[in-house]
Amino acid sequence: MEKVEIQMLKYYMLTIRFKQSCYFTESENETCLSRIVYVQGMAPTIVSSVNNMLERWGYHEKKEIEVLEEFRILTSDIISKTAFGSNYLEGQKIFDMLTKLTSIIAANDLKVKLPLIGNFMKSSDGILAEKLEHRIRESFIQIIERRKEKIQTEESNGYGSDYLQLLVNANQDNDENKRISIDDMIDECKTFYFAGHETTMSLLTWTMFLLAIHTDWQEKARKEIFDIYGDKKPNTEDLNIAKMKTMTMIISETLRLYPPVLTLRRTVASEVKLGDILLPPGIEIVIPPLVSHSDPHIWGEDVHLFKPERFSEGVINAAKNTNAYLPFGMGPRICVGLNFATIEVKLTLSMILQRYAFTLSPSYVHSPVQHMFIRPRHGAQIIFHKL
Ligand code: HEM
Repeated sequence: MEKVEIQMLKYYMLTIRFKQSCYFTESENETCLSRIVYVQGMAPTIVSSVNNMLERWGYHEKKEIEVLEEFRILTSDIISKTAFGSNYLEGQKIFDMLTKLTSIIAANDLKVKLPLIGNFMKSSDGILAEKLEHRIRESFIQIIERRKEKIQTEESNGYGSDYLQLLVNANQDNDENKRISIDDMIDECKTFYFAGHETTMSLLTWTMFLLAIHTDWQEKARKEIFDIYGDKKPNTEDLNIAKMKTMTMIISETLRLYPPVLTLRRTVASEVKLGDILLPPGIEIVIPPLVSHSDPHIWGEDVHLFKPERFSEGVINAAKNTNAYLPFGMGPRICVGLNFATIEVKLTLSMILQRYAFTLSPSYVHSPVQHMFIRPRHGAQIIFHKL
């Protein structure tokens, strides 16, 4: 098991040693497939999926759209296509099952299981979760087997570097030490889906919500996008992401106010003193990013306001303590999809801004809720005005 030194945020700025509840060692991290998040090759998929969404929206003069649901479809489409390439329709079925499983896990996250009795008496949710797990596993095995058969019967595999292909290659690696098992493959697929879909959907939704209210920032972002792409689709060969300074500030501020992941978890590896508290090895620590993201001692008295300009000199200069900003976690287990997610969000917003101005609908009710990830309970109703 790896031991990771991370700095604890908040008041006790101690360095403590955490053991991660993950089965990869430090060296395995480099080969862990979840770490291979190929962005450049995925850009055309992202642009084409966003384009499909916008085609669906049409070019109406004034139209109200509930964007949470739209972004749910979009992000699942993108993850399914990038993960399963030509098999994405099958990926989509698995995806629906994983979404149901996520809802069950979210609803039961804090429920206490009775010792002993809990092992014998399963709740209806528990039984459904087990069935879903089983069906997900079976479906993954079918997809993997079919892909393997195709590779054997066709001269060239033609699947490029979709995620499934990377997994199949690793499963068939000649080097036994690098080879991964079918169970590892299934876990990898689940993590990729689970970690990569609702988080991005949440970020997209909250950014749209904030830009719909702060139309001055919406204008600034639109100007930047027209300066970069004109009215053309983003050039997938050269995304020019580095030029999106305003967009980066807006996304950073959205992630500060509405971090999709509300808790980071670490297991204490060896006894450590944290302020006045002595932590024994083995216990789990929950770190809530929202607490440090909304601390006026760290961000100033305007901490609750949407002020993207606080990130104008980068994350390092935005807060009194950089470790207080944790939307993607920190340390060696920091989110591996960070680049993928931010590029996906930037491309999606760019293409929306090129076509529409938007404002918040009067039907919107503000009620952020934690459903695994933070999202608006009643969706986000936005009114779009064709440019
Ligand atoms: C806005 C979007 C996203 C946010 C806010 C986010 C946030 C996070 C956070 C907070 C963690 C935990 C890090 C820690 O414990 O220190 C994490 C882990 C992870 N994320 Fe993301 N994530 C996002 C998108 C994605 C995407 C698109 C993917 C994949 C395509 C992805 C894949 C992963 C994986 C595989 C892990 C586990 C890493 C490990 O345990 O080593 N994430 N993410």
